[in-house]
Amino acid sequence: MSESLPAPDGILATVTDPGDLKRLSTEQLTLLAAEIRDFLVAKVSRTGGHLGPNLGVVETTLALHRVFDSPRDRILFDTGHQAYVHKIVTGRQDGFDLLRQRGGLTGYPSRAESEHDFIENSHASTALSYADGMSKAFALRGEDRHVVAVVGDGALTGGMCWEALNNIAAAKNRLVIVVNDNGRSYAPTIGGLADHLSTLRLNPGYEKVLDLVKDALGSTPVVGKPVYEVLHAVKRGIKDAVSPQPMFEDLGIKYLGPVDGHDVQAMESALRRAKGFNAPVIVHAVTRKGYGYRPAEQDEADCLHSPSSFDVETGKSLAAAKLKWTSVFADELVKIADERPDVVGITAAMAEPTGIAALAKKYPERSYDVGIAEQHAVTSAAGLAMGGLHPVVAVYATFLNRAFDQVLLDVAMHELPVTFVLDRAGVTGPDGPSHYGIWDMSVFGVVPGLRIAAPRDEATLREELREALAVDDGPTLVRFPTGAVPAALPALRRVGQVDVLREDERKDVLVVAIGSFAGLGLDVAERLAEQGFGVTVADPRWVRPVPIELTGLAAQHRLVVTLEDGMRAGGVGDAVASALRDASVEVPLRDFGVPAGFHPHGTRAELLAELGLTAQDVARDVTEWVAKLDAQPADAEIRR
Ligand SMILES: Cc1ncc(C[n+]2csc(CCOP(=O)(O)OP(=O)(O)O)c2C)c(N)n1
Ligand SMILES: CC(=O)[C@@H](O)[C@H](O)COP(=O)(O)O
Ligand SMILES: [Mg+2]
Repeated sequence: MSESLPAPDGILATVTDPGDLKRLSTEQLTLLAAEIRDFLVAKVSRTGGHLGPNLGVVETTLALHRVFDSPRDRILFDTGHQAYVHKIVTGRQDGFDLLRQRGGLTGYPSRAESEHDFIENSHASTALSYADGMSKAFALRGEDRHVVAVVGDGALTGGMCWEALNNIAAAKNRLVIVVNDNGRSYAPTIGGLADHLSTLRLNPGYEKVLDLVKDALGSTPVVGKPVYEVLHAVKRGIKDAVSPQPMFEDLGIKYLGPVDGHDVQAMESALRRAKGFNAPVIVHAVTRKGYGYRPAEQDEADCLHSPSSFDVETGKSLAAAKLKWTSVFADELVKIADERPDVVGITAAMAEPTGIAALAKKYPERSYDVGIAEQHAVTSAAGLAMGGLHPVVAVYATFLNRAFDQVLLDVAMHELPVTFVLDRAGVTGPDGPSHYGIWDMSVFGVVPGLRIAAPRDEATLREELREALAVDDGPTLVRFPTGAVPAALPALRRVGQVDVLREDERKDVLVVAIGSFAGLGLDVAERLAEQGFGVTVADPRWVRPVPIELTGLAAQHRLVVTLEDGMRAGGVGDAVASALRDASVEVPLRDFGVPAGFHPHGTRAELLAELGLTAQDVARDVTEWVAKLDAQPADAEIRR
């Protein structure tokens, strides 16, 4: 291909492997970066996905793949939501039409997709720990290969990063850390680290001044000792003069930067220098989230961090506006906060996505963004509660997993009034296995004293949130799924705290429908009724501990079926079965839930169908189960 002119159908079409990047000229790289941006906007505008983060790492990713030899050298992405460019240059351009869709590319690195991919977990702040381990392994095995970790400034607010940095500094292994500093998580990154990075960022002259001095001194091919010492002394002087002492060097990790992360040559130069160090080194890349696409650059909320499909011209979402669970939560939380000055909110760098932003807008002094630091969020909430407040910790369900110990021993053991609000609970879908919110009712169901509510619609979310905030002798947890709230599902009557949604004078089957599966329970009931069964549908509302009234209702029926949008193992179905045994209520029970596993990405509906969690599947299974029970001798041991 001509060095000077792009190929007729562009340069991007000629890039199928990182090696193709190494032959490109500076001009061609500039053209390629523009093509990649056009590609990202065009594709993600149709599929949805992490547009802002990936627009911000185009040049950095190109430089990484020109300097290092992936996959022999390992390039790791923290959180992984900014790995689209990496996928584009490692032979996966064709997969973007089905990005985050069933059978298509995942939105994160995937070992099944490519030998260039390693970390599949989309939870932030893990890459440096992987990198620490890998660099130790390569050192121990005597393997001459590099480990590079790309970490966002937001991810750096996560505690694991600092645990890793401490060990990386101690190990002194060869390791390149690229801090992708765009100054944001969703919103501007908070905290002392963010301030330190912005201080460094505001001294971009450091590298440029250094280059000027080097030019002035003339870079002899072999720098003799005197020249080197002069140059080094000058460099120290420059660093001290133009750039505050980066704390990383105090940690024992070399620091290079700040570097313009949108200048491929500057990044390549810094990365080549970093590659030459036989020790850990940080390359501080200064980038802009959404760079090169004005609607993203100008999006004050989150630089189009993870939009659904959108209009390319305007950046405006094409998704139909629906009332979402998050909006209902946010609205009710502010109403409660109006009445309760002791109620405060905590977010882990996700104020907008969790709804805490609404509280922060009206009561900024009662809203805390702790960064991507869920463990700290929970124990800080314990401190807030010990100080006489009632904190609401709002996170996505999957992210609370990493704070289990804090929930168990810092909050529950102290019987503190903390309310956890888990958004995206249950089967989510496009973000793949590490974003599924299926674990909470099983994992946190074992926490002594923790009460768990699963609302089924807008009214019960508002009601159960208020009930949770009224509890002052222990923690509470309210969980709801992603997306739009369903139509109202009113109760016929309430038995204690259990809502009866449907009933029949013939009491053949009791369907216990948990939270977002209430609608499914009603649909199953209709199908069973068509086959002549008398079906009651009950929503316990508070699912842990199991309401005593549920055992009473069960005792009136021949069979019990439980439905939950959560892991079956150790879930509410198991808890109900245990409660029936404890109450000596010998009624056969069949529990339906999500099988334990790392389930693939796709739409929520697709995955529920694949898991057999549709009205048709459940009704059929129940019918077959009843037939088996009826075929058993009357004295057969009751089976589930
Ligand atoms: C443990 C955890 N908490 C929250 C999130 C949600 N999340 C995904 S990306 C992101 C912001 C990441 O910011 P940064 O690391 O700076 O990357 P950028 O998007 O700026 O490139 C957050 C909070 C997550 N993935 N993992
Ligand atoms: C990478 C990450 O964790 C978030 O950006 C997440 O993908 C957002 O999910 P929602 O799109 O459901 O808000
Ligand atoms: Mg960032």
